[in-house]
Amino acid sequence: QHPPARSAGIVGAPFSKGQSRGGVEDGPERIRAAGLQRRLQQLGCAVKDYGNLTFEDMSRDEPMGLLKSVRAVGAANQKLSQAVRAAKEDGHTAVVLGGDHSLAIGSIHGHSAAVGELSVVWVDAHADINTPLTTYTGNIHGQPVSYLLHELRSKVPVLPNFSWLKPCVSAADVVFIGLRDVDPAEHYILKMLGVKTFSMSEVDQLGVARVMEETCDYLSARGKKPIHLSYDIDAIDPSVAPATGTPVVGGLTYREGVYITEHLCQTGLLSAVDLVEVNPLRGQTEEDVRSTVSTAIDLLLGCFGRVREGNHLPDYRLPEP
Ligand SMILES: N[C@H]1CN[C@H](C(=O)O)[C@@H]1CCC[B-](O)(O)O
Ligand SMILES: [Mn+2]
Ligand SMILES: [Mn+2]
Ligand SMILES: [Mn+2]
Repeated sequence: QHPPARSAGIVGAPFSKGQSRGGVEDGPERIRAAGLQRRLQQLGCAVKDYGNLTFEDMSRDEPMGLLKSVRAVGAANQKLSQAVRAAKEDGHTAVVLGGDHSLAIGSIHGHSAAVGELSVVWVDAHADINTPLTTYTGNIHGQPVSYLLHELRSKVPVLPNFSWLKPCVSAADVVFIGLRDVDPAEHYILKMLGVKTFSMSEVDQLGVARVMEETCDYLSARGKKPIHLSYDIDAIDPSVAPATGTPVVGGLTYREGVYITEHLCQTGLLSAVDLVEVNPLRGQTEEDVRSTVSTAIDLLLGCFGRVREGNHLPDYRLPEP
């Protein structure tokens, strides 16, 4: 049968201030340059590219305790929230190209502003759930989940340029896949809140098909809410996707990574996707960058109906002699 008409609204977010390594702001352009729009259109997906957001330089953005670039991160995510909300209200599945993972704050907030309650599938080597008071790096790309959860509201202090943000996700509506580098404070929080997690141990134990079956059963038991997939490219093993800021050995294979997006696509509930932390400067060779960017594109195509058995457009007809 033929897939339903899909439409992607691409928002480029060339932002790096949620962490300390330059280069991740080039992620959006590298992904576009590798042909994301054309590949989506070949699947029969409509595409509207909203271009890249511009993030003005913050003149004074002194650290607050350990926290770095708080004002820049707050302002960037406020803009991103508005852009994602607009893309959703235009009827698209939002596609946020990062940029670092602090962008999930604005992406998920804007998505929720458009659709209300949603569930989050967070694919990442990391839980990104440090609070501003448990972080030991001060990098906000390690904290976005704590800014979004109702249950952690009392653990996040008032921060400049964040007055626009209200928590919009319940801990029970979050599923993590790919965890293998979780800080003690993060682990404490995950256990305290009873968050559903499939670390790489569970991926090994159950296999990715069972992980996805359990993920979808878990989420649908709580009502069929729109799904926000926040995909950190560092979930994929560094042998496949090395050009990223915080690589961790023992990651998802290319096949497991793509299976996750194929499976979520077929739920029909996928409503927004972040593809973040592609950092071309972190590749040792051009092949490293190419492999990372190519994997990012294939993950996104899986979200929009690409399957490995092949695809053909509904109106395809064999040529006649
Ligand atoms: N080593 C991790 C675990 N905690 C650290 C932190 O809080 O700074 C690193 C965050 C990675 C963020 B990323 O997942 O968005 O890449
Ligand atoms: Mn057919
Ligand atoms: Mn990560
Ligand atoms: Mn992350």
